[in-house]
Formats: sequence, structure tokens, C-alpha cells
Amino acid sequence: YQKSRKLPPGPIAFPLIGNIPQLVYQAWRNKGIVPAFEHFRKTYGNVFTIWMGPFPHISIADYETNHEVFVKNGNRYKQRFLAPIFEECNEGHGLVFANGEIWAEMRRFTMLTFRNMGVGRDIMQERVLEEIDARCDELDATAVNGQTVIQHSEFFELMVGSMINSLLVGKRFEAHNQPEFFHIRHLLDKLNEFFTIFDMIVPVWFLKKFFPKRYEATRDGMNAIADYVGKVAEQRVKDVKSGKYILDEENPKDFVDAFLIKMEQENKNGGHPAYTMKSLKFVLSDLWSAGHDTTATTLTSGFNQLVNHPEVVRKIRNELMRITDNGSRRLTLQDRTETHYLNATIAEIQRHASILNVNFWKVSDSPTTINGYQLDSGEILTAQVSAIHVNEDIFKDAGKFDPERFIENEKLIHQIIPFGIGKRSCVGENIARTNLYLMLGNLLLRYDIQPHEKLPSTADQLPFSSAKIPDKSAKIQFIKL
Ligand code: HEM
Repeated sequence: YQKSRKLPPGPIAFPLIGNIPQLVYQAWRNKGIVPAFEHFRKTYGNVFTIWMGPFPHISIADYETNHEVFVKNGNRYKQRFLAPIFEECNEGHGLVFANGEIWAEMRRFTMLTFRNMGVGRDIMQERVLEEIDARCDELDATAVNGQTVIQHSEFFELMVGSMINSLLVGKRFEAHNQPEFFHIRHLLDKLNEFFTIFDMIVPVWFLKKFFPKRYEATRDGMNAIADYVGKVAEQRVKDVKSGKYILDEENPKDFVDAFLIKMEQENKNGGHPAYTMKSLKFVLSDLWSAGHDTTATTLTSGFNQLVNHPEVVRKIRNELMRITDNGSRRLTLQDRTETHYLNATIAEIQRHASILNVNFWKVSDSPTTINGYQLDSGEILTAQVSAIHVNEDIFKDAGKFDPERFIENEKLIHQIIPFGIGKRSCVGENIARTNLYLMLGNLLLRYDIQPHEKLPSTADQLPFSSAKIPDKSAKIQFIKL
């Protein structure tokens, strides 16, 4: 209780179980975890404390305070709160479940590599456009009278997976190697299937002693993904050694090339210890899993909204036709400054899709003051992204899908932070924005879309879980223009 008094306001916490009863009650009453956060925000303000059992957890639900904390004072919040089992399984490697010097170096390297792929040589745009063309050819090949009905969630999963794979290891998923895609998806699904919040919070010794099967399943699942996506990298090392593959320092073709070139340079000079094959495998695995579901989910959620709002599709198409001379060319990133309505729609899609109901937690590494509250080192905080996106003080009628809000008030676009904020924000933001813009824009330029048999729901299918899941059961009819 003494500690509570020093923290930002929140519901009164019970010993040991903290605010879990209130959280469960408000989630039940408001029909989801995100509306429960909005309830706490309205009651206690934009910065509020929820005790998850014996741990206080501070949520920040407005842009200004998040900017102040995670950008202006960002160096204090670089550490992610890591589930003990992830710490043990990844052994400090990778990007998502790592902290410290190895994470920092891998993050710097990854961001620089992605930037080099996007700037000047434009590898990123080329790969995305190539992917869209190929997938549209497949759609057209199966069309009857110019119409194809597809399970759009599966279509986007394959399209995004293929694009990411091409960027990371240089291989698209075509008919002959699509089983590889389904194998990776299967590994990811299997890991998600049995993994629960329980596995995240209990100490590893406890899992090993009392639930050895759960522990082994998680460890083996994580290693299987890293090994599988890492095997292309291992083959490439062998090919480089045998002279079958030449690494071009000036022109790395994908992420693996860039990493191997850097690893060689670092190893020669006794450089940074982060450049090892093990590290590469975990980074690849993290980029694959963090980049795939997030982007595919956003596209699925976006198309669910679009078929429910044909007037929005019409407005986007009018804009695109005008800019591309009646669809005589593809939409490219260079058009972004002119496609105001498409940009507004993507922002509104991301605000609704808001893929994490509960964002990752950060741990402060020194004492800080937030909104006048003096916090000790080691407090757990988060930019509660989903809560910001439904904040009624910022987004009036937040439940409504209304791209116009970003046209009427251009500054509003800066208030959404779907990629998080600060030192642990998304490293794939640029890739994701490129994917969303080019995929959405070029598909709507080529096809009209209609619901098939039923309108997809736009509601979160798992409103009590930590991630948002769109309706994946519906199908969409793509009609060639
Ligand atoms: C629409 C698509 C995407 C969304 C909405 C999204 C969102 C996010 C969010 C909210 C975080 C956590 C931020 C935090 O902890 O505060 C994150 C982290 C991350 N994302 Fe993304 N992401 C997307 C696509 C991608 C892509 C395409 C990649 C890579 C290819 C990627 C790689 C990562 C990685 C590696 C992290 C961890 C960064 C770190 O801890 O340093 N994401 N993303």
C-alpha cells in the first residue's frame, strides 16, 4: 500500500492478486481488454497503474506523455520485461526477447540493413511489387469471368510471408516451395497453441520441475523455428566456402548476405561478439515471426473494413485512377505524397487493427518522474498502444471506421502509434508501411472487392487475449477491373 501511494492512480489493489479481479470484471463488463483499459483511462487519467498480481504495471494512453517518456527519455526504457522462458530459450539472442549489448547491436545492424534496402537501390519496393504481380497472376489464372473468390486472410498470409522471406533469405514462395511456407506457419501455430500467460510468468525452474513437457515443447518449438529459417543461411555459408556463391560487399542481395558480410568483417578484426550464426538464426526467426502475422493481420482486418465500407473503396479508387492515369501504371511509393485519402484510410485501418491489445512491457533502469510521480528504477511501464487508439478524447466516436477524420485534422495521424514508440519500437516499420501501401493500393487499383456469401465481422475475435484477431472465416470476391 505504501508503494501504491507513490504510483500513478489506479484501482485499489488486493494483496498478491493485485487488480486482477477488477481487470477481469471490467473486461467482462466492457466486452474486452481494450475497452477495460479505456474505462480505467477515463476514471484515472491517461497514465494509470494496474497491479498484475504483485507487480504494478503503468500504462500510458496518450501520445504526448508517451513521447515525453519513451522518446525524450527513451534511454531509460530500452529494457523489455522478458518472460523467463524466452530469456532461457533465446540465450540472449535475437531482437524481440533480448536486452543488452547484443540486442542493441543487432537492432542497429537490422535497421541499417533495412534502410540500405529501401534507400537508393529500392530493393524493398521491387520485391513487394514483384510479389503483388505474381500473386495477382495466380488470382487471374483461377478467375471465372474475371472473378475470383478467396479466403483473403490466407492470401495475405502467403503474400506477406513470401515477401518477407524474399527480403530475408532471397526466396519467394512459389508453387514448388510453398510447402516450406506452410511448414513455418505450422511451427508458429503449434507454438502459439499451447503457449499461455502461465508459461510467460512462472520461473523456468518451476516449469522444468513441475511441467517439464510444457517447458520442452516451448524450447523445442522456438528452436525449430530458428533452425528452419536459419537453414538457408547455413547452406549459404557452405556455398560461399565452396565458391558456389559469391558475396558482393557492394550489393548484398538480402538480409543474410548483409549479415554474412558484416560477420566476416567483424570476425577479422576481433569485432563485436553478436555476429555469430546462432545470433543470425534467432534474428531471422524474430524478423519472420514479428513481421509476418502483424502485417497479414492488418491487411485482413483492413479488407474486412473495406468490404463493409464500399464508399471508402470508391473514394480510394477515384484517387488512384487519377494519379496513375486511369490505372495505366502501378502505384509506387513515390505517389505517397499525393494519395491523401489512401494514406488516411491506411491510418484508420491501423488504428482499428491495432494488433496488440496489450503492448510489451518495458522496465526503467533508473529513477524517473512521470506526470509528477517519482518512480523507482525497475518500474514496469508501457505505451498502451491499443488504449491510445480508442482514446475518445483524441478520436471522437472511436469505434467508427472513418478515414475522413485524418483528412479533417491532418495532425491526428501523428497520434496513432501502431508500431510502438521509442527505443523498442518496431524495427520493421518501414517494411510494413511499404507493404501496406503498395499491397492495399495496387490491389484496389486492379480489383473491385465484394463480400462472398456473408459480410466479414469487423470485431476483434479474441477481445480478452493480448493480441487482436480479425475475422478470418469470411471470403472476398476479387473482380478484375
Ligand atoms: C503492420 C505491421 C506491423 C505492426 C503493426 C508492428 C507492430 C509492432 C509493435 C507494436 C512492436 C512492439 C513495440 C514495443 O515494444 O513498444 C513491434 C516490435 C517489433 N517488430 Fe513490428 N510490427 C509490424 C511489422 C513488422 C515487420 C514487417 C517486421 C520485420 C520484418 C517487424 C519486426 C519487429 C521486431 C523485430 C520488433 C522488436 C523490436 C525490438 O524489441 O527492438 N515488425 N512491432
